[in-house]
Amino acid sequence: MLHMTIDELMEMMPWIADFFSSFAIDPSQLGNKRLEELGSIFGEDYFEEKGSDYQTFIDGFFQFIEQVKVLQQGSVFTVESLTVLPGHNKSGEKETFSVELKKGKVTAIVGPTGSGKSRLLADIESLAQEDTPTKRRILVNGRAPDDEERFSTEGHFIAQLSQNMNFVMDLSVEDFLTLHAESRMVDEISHIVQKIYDTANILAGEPFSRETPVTELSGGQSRALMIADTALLSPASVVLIDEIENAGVDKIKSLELLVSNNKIVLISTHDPLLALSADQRLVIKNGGISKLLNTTQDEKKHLESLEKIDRKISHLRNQLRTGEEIDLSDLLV
Ligand SMILES: Nc1ncnc2c1ncn2[C@@H]1O[C@H](COP(=O)(O)OP(=O)(O)OP(=O)(O)O)[C@@H](O)[C@H]1O
Repeated sequence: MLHMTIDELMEMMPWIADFFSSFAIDPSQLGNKRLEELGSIFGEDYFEEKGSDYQTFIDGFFQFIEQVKVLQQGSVFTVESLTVLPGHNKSGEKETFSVELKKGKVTAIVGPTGSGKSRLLADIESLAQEDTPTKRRILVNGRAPDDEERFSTEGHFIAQLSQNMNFVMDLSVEDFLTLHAESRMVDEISHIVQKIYDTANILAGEPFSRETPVTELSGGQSRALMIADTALLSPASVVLIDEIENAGVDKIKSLELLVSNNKIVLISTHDPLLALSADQRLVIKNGGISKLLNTTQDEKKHLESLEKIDRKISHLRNQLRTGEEIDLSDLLV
């Protein structure tokens, strides 16, 4: 690392700027200078003035890196399980059973329009403690979270991809991703920014550039960006997804990307393909959880045919969108 230039080090670990500033050094002025040259560039007097010496500066630099690395690893709080304790449905009747959601499982939430699917996601997102219309309680790893865990935004372990993603900041896609990557103190920022951008463009129907202001992205593009960002940069161990099928993004690729063995994923959906891609499904009726069904082997067996039908429907949708004539003989399964 001593032989690396300040630019190279900053590219890998932009947060080292904080260390330099504690010695009143501006790394952007040092560009192609190597770390090992800083002693001769500033001279011993400079470090003495700061109540230190060059060797202490270098030792401190490496210690700082070590400490940040420990913080980066330690900041990811893992959720092994979430428990939804019974509340009541819209008619005030008590839900009859509690549901435990385990790490590595994908759960679909199904039910008619207006039945309460988004409400359940919102209960989980807010870690409800009988203070929402359903009066449900959510336990994390078997215990009720304290107020700090509920209301602190620092290290929040739940990511929610809601139906409407509205950006309020007027930043370009690139600046938005860079800012997020910096706040996550990740290494190799430009690499991860590129990866998220490329992935979002694969998921979105319409490509967009890195310079596009996030406020100008279409609904589908915004969601594609947030899906890629959540999958590749978020440390969240619980991912809540509200009706991804209406988002104008590649829903199956999105789900594959978001699902990982060490996360709890909940997806509210009306889409049979998404619902059967999950390990289990919660059925919501009149605001209450009425059933928990495991996806059967038989249902899984038919997933492939369902995917074929779905691809054909998507193809038809694209043909319609682009004003082509429709040849329905192509759609016969
Ligand atoms: N148990 C409940 N008690 C009281 N109100 C409830 C309950 N469950 C849901 N609601 C309310 O019912 C309304 C509709 O619920 P919600 O938006 O969650 O439905 P949804 O299933 O997500 O609908 P859609 O499929 O159209 O997105 C909301 O105002 C929600 O707060």
